Amino acid sequence: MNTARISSTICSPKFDSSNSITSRKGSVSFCGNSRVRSSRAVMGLLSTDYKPKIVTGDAGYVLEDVPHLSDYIPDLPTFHNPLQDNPAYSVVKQYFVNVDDTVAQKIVVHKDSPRGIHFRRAGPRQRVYFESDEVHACIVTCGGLCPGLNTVIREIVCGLYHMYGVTKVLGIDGGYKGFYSRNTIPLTPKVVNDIHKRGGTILGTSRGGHDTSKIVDSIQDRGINQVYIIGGDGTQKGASVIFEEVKRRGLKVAVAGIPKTIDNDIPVIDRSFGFDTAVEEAQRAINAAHVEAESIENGIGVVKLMGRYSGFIAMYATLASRDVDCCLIPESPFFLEGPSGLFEYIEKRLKENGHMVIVMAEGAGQDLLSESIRSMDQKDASGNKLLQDVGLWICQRIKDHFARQNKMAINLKYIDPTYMIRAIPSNASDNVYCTLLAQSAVHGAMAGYTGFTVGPVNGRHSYIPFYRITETQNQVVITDRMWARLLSSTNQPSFLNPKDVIEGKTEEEPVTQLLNGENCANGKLVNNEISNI
Ligand SMILES: Nc1ncnc2c1ncn2[C@@H]1O[C@H](COP(=O)(O)OP(=O)(O)O)[C@@H](O)[C@H]1O
Ligand SMILES: O=P(O)(O)OC[C@H]1O[C@](O)(COP(=O)(O)O)[C@@H](O)[C@@H]1O
Ligand SMILES: [Mg+2]
Repeated sequence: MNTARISSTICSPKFDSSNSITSRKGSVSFCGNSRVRSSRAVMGLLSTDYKPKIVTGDAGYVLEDVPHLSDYIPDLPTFHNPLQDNPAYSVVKQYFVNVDDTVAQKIVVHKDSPRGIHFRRAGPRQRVYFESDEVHACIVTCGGLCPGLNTVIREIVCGLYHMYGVTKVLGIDGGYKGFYSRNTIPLTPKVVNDIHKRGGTILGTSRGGHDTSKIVDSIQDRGINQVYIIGGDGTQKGASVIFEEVKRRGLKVAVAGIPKTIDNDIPVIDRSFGFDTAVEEAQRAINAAHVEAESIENGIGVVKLMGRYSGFIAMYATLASRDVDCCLIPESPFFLEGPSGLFEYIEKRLKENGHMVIVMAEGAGQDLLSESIRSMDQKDASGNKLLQDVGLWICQRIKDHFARQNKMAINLKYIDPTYMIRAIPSNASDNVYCTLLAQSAVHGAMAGYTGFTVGPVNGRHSYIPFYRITETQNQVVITDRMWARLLSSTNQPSFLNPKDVIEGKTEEEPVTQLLNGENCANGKLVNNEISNI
């Protein structure tokens, strides 16, 4: 860190022995989307004494740093990184990450724009805070399945073993509740050798059952000092409170999160592992729907894909396929009846082309469903809202419509590959990505960082504070160019009321993401890589 250039105007940073910087509660602000919590609410997720480590520098530079064990444990000894003696790495020039390296969240800039938010760059450090034989690590997987979970597990075990000589690694059986209700699973490179070829997670997973004190008791009782937590937004919230309890008890335990979500709804990072695999697998279902639809008069193929609140899988699967005539996602409301509605469009497509394919995310049109099926407000064990089956519902509505109107005989085929796209092993690209995530997490924990999630930000792996990952969910921005690309590839109606579009238009130059603030376009969230190209 270039100490001379750090300004103390906002956060009064002070340096500690690890070259990291602590500060008073920083003035972090977030943009106003309904799924974005305010900074105060974000703090509500955290204990009242949580202090984000914000460092400011020249020209609007802001580092949102991650916690370090030395923040709350004084005089921790450091050790020579064993990688320096590793024959595989000793020939690599500049293998170690410079302690000052940070990664910019915003890479599209104007000449006078502030440098903006940065995250600490991931990677191996020259000095580590654990000796190899001191480390007792554990790995847990939580939430829904995702291709690549086994690869991440494998690469944490092998990374610890081969890079740092760590031999004590435990698997926690069945998610968070496994910490206090199940036996552990010893993990060695031999045990995990070919698990990346299998779908699912060899450790098992679960929803619910996050009992912070029981989990931290178990960590303490077992003498665990590195905890690798693989999971989605709910899991990372759980990891955040585990980190805080560990810190409150003053334990030398590094807590590292690896973000997992098939829906690609985790913010800040470029994309989540398994997403690429899921989009690829979805092609098989879309192809089948297309073959069925085009083989019969007035054939309609409907495919339902995952996506509780975010339609990334449906959007990317549609864009990749080119056989899709209509893609419905949670972010883009639609309606069935009347001019420019879905039924009118189906009729038009069938008349023009004789068949059509509809792809929908499971979270699309839930408002329409609950209007017609007034019922349950059920939740899963983690508190996530249980969705009603929009695929079955829409198929029935389409059939009823055409039967009632007696317009044309249709042949509708419904394909629901929901679980098939997430229960498969990860593809080659996701496998490499999972390896980098796992190794970055291992390097971070060994270097004494804690309370972080690892992930690529504009292509560079970074350590991101938990609150940045849990404060919001990534969603498709329907005013963004990616959604426009989709609309122009399917030719579907936008389902926007023309009156709203006209009223929404102004003579003024539209405010760009760049000018409007971090990660925020016209008050809507944007995904760094995925939606904003
Ligand atoms: N706010 C929270 N605080 C603590 N633990 C949580 C929180 N939300 C979810 N969890 C725990 O995280 C785990 C996974 O959460 P879930 O929402 O099911 O999946 P995902 O992590 O994939 O989003 C569950 O064991 C759940 O109890
Ligand atoms: O049936 P399950 O296992 O609860 O999973 C269904 C949900 O899991 C998801 O795939 C992803 O959710 P998570 O990222 O929270 O695990 C959703 O798209 C889907 O609604
Ligand atoms: Mg989730």
